[in-house]
Amino acid sequence: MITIEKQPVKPEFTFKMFEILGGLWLTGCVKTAAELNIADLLASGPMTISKLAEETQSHEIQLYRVMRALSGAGIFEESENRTFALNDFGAALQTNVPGTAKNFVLTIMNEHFPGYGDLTYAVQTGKIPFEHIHGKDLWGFYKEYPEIGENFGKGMTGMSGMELKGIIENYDFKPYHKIVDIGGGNGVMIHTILNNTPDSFGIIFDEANVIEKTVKMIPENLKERCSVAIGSFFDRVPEGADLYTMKWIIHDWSDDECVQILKNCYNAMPKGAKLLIIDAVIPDDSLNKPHMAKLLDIVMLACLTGKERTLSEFKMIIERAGLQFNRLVHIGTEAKSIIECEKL
Ligand SMILES: C[S@@+](CC[C@H](N)C(=O)[O-])C[C@H]1O[C@@H](n2cnc3c(N)ncnc32)[C@H](O)[C@@H]1O
Repeated sequence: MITIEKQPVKPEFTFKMFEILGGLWLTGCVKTAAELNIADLLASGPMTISKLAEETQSHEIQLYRVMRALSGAGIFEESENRTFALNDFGAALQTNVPGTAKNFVLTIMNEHFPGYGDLTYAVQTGKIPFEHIHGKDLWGFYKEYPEIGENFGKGMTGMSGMELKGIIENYDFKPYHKIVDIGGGNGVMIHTILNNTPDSFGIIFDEANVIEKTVKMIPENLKERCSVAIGSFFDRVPEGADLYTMKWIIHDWSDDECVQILKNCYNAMPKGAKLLIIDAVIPDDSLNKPHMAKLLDIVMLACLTGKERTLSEFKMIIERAGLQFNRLVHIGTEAKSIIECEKL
């Protein structure tokens, strides 16, 4: 018989566990604020809780409890007479503003959410909780439910707000004439790049269900220099560009799938063309330290075949596809870095 020596539990660590669960409860409140468009309502000025309840057709006392929890965490601000105001943190939940987190919150808290309660399934079977729960893979799910897919696309566009400035400030796109953004979604990154490189042309490449929205979102001033292309990066990608970008693509896929995508890039690239993988990188020296990439990896574990990688893991798939790793460029956020590769 095995005798297990149990360690005493220190109360402060029981409390730390309680605090971690608090993150979940708070996220539930963030979801409600997003669903009820609280940030949009407060954008026109502070509101009493009774007015907010009337506007959202809610139960005043219950809504107050949610708003109190949120303002306690710095999201919105409560003044003495149960009046709430928008602040910078709460403003990140507004609808249809650049950089909004609202749609991504709804993605994580709706279709992704049950997967986070089913991680043991992933761990014990090596399979994907999202598929266990929904009966199909994530991309197939978004094709079957276009409205949910559209919200996911807006979520990606909004979250790009975290890094676009860092990408533009830390990488010189001016030398490139033709730029293809592979899996470019609604195109916000290519729009930003083109607005900073007056002589470049851009192509947003993605699947048909996404591109039908993307094409309508090309800003008037870029219509001459920005176009779209439809296809799967498992078949081919547009040929002949001098720069290819892939933001939040490689982390969605297993090593073998990534090598297939990267080989298709290799085949489309002229000699000397560059490819930028823009993804989170788990630092080698982060043992026992928190890092956003380690948490984002749990999204991959719950929903996709992919994973977050260390730089050596990226180098391995890059080399397997025949490309050369050039350099790692930090852009000022843990959520992303630029890995520059080249076809020699
Ligand atoms: C995580 S999103 C990233 C979108 C965008 N690059 C960004 O950073 O906001 C992944 C993108 O890959 C696209 N995608 C998925 N499978 C694809 C495929 N087989 N071929 C082309 N694009 C694909 C999705 O439609 C989606 O736009």
